[in-house]
Amino acid sequence: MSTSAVATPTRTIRIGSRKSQLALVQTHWVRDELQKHFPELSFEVKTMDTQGDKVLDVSLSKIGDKGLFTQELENCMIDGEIDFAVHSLKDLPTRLPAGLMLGCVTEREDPADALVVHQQHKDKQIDTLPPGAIIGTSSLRRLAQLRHHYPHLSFKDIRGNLNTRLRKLDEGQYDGIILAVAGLERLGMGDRVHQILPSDVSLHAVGQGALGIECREGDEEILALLKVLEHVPTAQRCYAERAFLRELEGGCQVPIGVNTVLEADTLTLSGIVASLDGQQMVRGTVQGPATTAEALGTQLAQQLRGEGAQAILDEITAMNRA
Ligand SMILES: NCc1[nH]cc(CCC(=O)O)c1CC(=O)O
Repeated sequence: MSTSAVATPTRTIRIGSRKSQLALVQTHWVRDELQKHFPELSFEVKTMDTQGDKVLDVSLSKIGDKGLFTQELENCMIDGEIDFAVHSLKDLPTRLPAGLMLGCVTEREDPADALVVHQQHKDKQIDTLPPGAIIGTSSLRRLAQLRHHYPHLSFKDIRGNLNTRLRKLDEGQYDGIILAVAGLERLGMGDRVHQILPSDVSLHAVGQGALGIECREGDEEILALLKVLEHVPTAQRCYAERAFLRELEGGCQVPIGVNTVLEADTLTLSGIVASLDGQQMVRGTVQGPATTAEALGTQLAQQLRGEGAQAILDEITAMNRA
C-alpha cells in the first residue's frame, strides 16, 4: 500500500425519492440543504415509482397496504443502491422493515387540512356548502370526520397526484376537495387553500406536513449528515403522533387523527379514532414532558381503547375480514 497522500475520491451519497412533483420538490430541498452543509460531498437523486404511484384506479383505502409509497425505496436501501430515502412522513409506516430506521424529521409546515373549492363556491366555507355538494377525498380520516360534522355533503373518492386532483376539481368533477396545506405550500400553490379546516372539524394525519428521512439502521455516516436537518420540536411531536398510531393500528386502515402542541417543554397530544361512517368518535388529550413523547402517544392510545376505540377497531377488522 502506498503511503503517499492520495486524495479520496469524492464520496457520492445517493438519495432515493418518488417521482411525483411534490416528492421531487421535497427531495431536492433535502439535497440542496445537505450540499450547503457538506460542500465536499456529492449528492445524487435516484427516483422510482412505488406501488402507490402505479395503482391509480383503486381507492387508497382498499389497497391501503403498509408501505404503499415506500417499499420500493426501502428495498433499494437494503440492497445498498441508495443511502437514504426522503418521504412525506405521513406516508411512512410506523413500523419499518428490519435494518431500516427513521433517521431524521425535518421542520414541519402547517400540518392542517385545507378545503380547496371549485370557483363557483368561492363565497362558501365548509359549513355553508349546499346540501349534496361533492367533496373529494381518499382519506378515511378526512371522510369520517367530515361525514360526522357535515352529513348533508356527499363524498367521492379522488386519486392521483396534487395536480391531477386539482384538475379534476377545476373540471367540475367535485365541488371541493380536501388536501394537506403543506403539500400545496411546498408546490407554490398556497393560494389554492380556500379554508384551513379547524382542528375541531378535522384532526390531521400523523406526521402530516413533515418530511421523514429513512436510512439504514446504525449507518453512522449518513445519520451524522441527516442530523443537520433534524428539527427537534417537530420530531418530538411526530414521535408522539407515531407512537399513538403504532399502538392503535393493526394492519388495517383506521380513521385516526391527531394534533400536537409544544409549549416550552410540555407536549400536548390530542387524538381521535372514528368509525368509518363518522357516527362514533373517541377523542382525548394527554400532556407531559416532550422528552417522553413516545410514552405519551402510547398512553393516549391505551386511554382511547378503554373509552370505545377498541370497539371501533374491532368493527373495522371484522369488516375487512368479511
Ligand atoms: N398521501 C398523499 C400525501 N402525502 C403527503 C401529502 C401532503 C404533504 C404532507 O402531509 O406532508 C399528501 C397529499 C395530501 O394529503 O394532500
